[in-house]
Amino acid sequence: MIFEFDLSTIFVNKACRHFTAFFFFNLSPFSFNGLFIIISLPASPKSKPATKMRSSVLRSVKTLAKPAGARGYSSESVPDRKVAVLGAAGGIGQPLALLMKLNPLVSRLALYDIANTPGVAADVGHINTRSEVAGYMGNDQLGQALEDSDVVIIPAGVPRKPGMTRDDLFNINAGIVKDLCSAIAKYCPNAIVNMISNPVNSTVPIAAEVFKKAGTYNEKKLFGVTTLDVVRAKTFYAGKANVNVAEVNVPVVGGHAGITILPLFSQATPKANLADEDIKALTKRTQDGGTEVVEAKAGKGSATLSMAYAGAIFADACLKGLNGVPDVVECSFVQSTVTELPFFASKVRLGKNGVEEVLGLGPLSDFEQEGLEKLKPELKASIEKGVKFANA
Ligand SMILES: NC(=O)C1=CN([C@@H]2O[C@H](COP(=O)(O)OP(=O)(O)OC[C@H]3O[C@@H](n4cnc5c(N)ncnc54)[C@H](O)[C@@H]3O)[C@@H](O)[C@H]2O)C=CC1
Ligand SMILES: O=C([O-])CC(=O)C(=O)O
Repeated sequence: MIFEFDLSTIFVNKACRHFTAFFFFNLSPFSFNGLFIIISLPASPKSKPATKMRSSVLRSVKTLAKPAGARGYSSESVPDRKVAVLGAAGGIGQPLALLMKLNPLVSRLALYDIANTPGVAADVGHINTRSEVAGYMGNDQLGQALEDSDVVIIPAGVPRKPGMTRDDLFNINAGIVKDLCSAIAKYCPNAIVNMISNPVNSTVPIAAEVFKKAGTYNEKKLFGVTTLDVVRAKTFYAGKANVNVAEVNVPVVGGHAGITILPLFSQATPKANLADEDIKALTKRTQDGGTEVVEAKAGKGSATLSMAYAGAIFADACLKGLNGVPDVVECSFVQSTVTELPFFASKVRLGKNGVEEVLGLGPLSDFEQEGLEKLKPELKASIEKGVKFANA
């Protein structure tokens, strides 16, 4: 459970006449994951100082057991950060709003949509966590929603139905993204933008062109959210390799549609000697993960809950980077020189300015090298389609 404190064990170690406390924090997905502290102190029942120390430790345990916000120091020690969600009343937007409300790094949460945001904002706003929540509805309120934002997350637009490709969403979503990005350029030109709306392979280049035209483009602050591909690759790999999913890491590179999604299982950790056939099947399942959900939902949309989770993980990484947390690395579709394509998803180090470093691909297997060459023409065409649309 998010932000839940699990006090694993407190016991008196009689043999050593020491009072020992073990703490295990599991604050994932936003905070510590697996911090283990051991405190050991004299436990003689007759010693007054020891009794005092014991009650003081227990007091600290009780305090630490509360979420950061309730401990009262989060707003002083964590910088104020405003996050805006555009498309906040949608299938992704609502659970994403919930998860961002639970994130102690957020101090203001702006929920924007063309409809239904007052209800979502009232609902989420009752949750007793740090951020203030405000709902904004309709174009007239878009500027207010965006003003002062540090991070803008965009899950606005139509989702797929069975039989459609992500590119089939282009005609509707390209225009939505273009308009929203024009407003971002006007009202919060320095914000980090997390683009979720599909087709990501085209909507990110559209956003870049809109920002270039407005004179606000900062390639370090524009991200296509591909975290769901990583989330899926981790889940599927853990299942096949029979390893603890919480320990799994798998980079996913390329883009975010079909064969442009290239999981690098040769770099997956913990290592497992999977057969080539298994790697091929895992690759295909990761590439078709979105379609698997679209078909299972049978006309009622695409991935929303897993996407909200993935979007929250990525936004949290951006906020941590902004706040100066070191070594924050996530895969994302960004402006890139990793290949000859102008945009490409790979591991990215996040920092105070957004992208600190776009990391290379690392060693690829023959199968992955082949996949990389195969995806380039499709990804190139999707990027060019976005650029052309934005400049038409
Ligand atoms: N990057 C990724 O990994 C993923 C991307 N997606 C994409 O995310 C998008 C949203 O998906 P869902 O939330 O399921 O769709 P949805 O239809 O449930 O929600 C979309 C929301 O966008 C709003 N909207 C439409 N035009 C708008 C505008 N001009 N300004 C603000 N809001 C606007 C709608 O009112 C609606 O509330 C789709 O394009 C989908 O393909 C979905 C899953 C994964
Ligand atoms: O498949 C879709 O249309 C939505 C999406 O991008 C995903 O689930 O990866």
